[in-house]
Amino acid sequence: MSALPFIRVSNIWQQYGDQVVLEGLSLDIAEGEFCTLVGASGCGKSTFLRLLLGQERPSKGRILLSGTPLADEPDASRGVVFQRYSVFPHLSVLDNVAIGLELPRAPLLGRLLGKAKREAREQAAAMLARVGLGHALDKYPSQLSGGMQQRLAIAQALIMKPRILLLDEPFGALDPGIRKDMHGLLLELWNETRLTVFMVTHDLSEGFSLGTRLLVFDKVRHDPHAPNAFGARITYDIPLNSGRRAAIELLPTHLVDSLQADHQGAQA
Ligand SMILES: Nc1ncnc2c1ncn2[C@@H]1O[C@H](COP(=O)(O)OP(=O)(O)OP(=O)(O)O)[C@@H](O)[C@H]1O
Repeated sequence: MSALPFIRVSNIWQQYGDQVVLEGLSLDIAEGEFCTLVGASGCGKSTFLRLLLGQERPSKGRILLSGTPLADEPDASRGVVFQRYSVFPHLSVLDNVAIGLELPRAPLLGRLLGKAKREAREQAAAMLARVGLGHALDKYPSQLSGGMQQRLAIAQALIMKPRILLLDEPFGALDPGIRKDMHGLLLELWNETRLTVFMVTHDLSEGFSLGTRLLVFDKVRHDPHAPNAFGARITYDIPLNSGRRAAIELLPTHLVDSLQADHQGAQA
């Protein structure tokens, strides 16, 4: 019998009331893959991330992590970064990262004391230096640029040493130059940690250039009399080795055009 994959998504359906959002998603993901997720706005990409995070349970089907059903609640094996509002505004940069180490170890007091506290803060400071925020430990998120806030959010997720990193349009609100810097940082961190990454993006070229695998979400069945009756499926699952990255021409023109129009709409 062959070994189970790191993640197995097995015939997932997700429905809210009478609205089917995802239908019949099945895929196997090896540890260390970097999956980029693209698709029209509202087709269920963030929903899929929430299912992987364990924030929601699918209406049907199941997700196995190393052969075991996903825990009902998010846990430290999965880190998450959103487009905005991932960090705590009332905590300093250092505390934003240190708190992840402190809370689980001191659930009653909420804070560690003495040596344990010093060690947690040293680890947090080292992680912040790694993402380029070593000079900003005492600042508050409102004093940081958008790019710096996303560096902080990434540090906050990585300090917990997750095996899976979920990124929901993490660079969607950033200027192109800053996005490029963030791409470089993310690829460096991924190379160092060999995390399994799932990243939603509206930017098709970002999806092609960062990922090792591009997943396209699309609704293939439509009923004009019942617009909610059908959900999205994964219609393309394209492996992107280094030679095939940026190979947008593999996709049909109408799909590229509609995704790019969506991306431009989102940026306007
Ligand atoms: N908790 C919920 N209850 C009801 N409907 C929901 C819920 N979560 C998502 N939806 C609906 O599911 C659909 C898919 O939403 P989702 O945010 O996953 O799409 P998306 O592809 O990530 O969109 P975008 O690219 O615009 O971020 C939307 O119609 C949304 O309104």
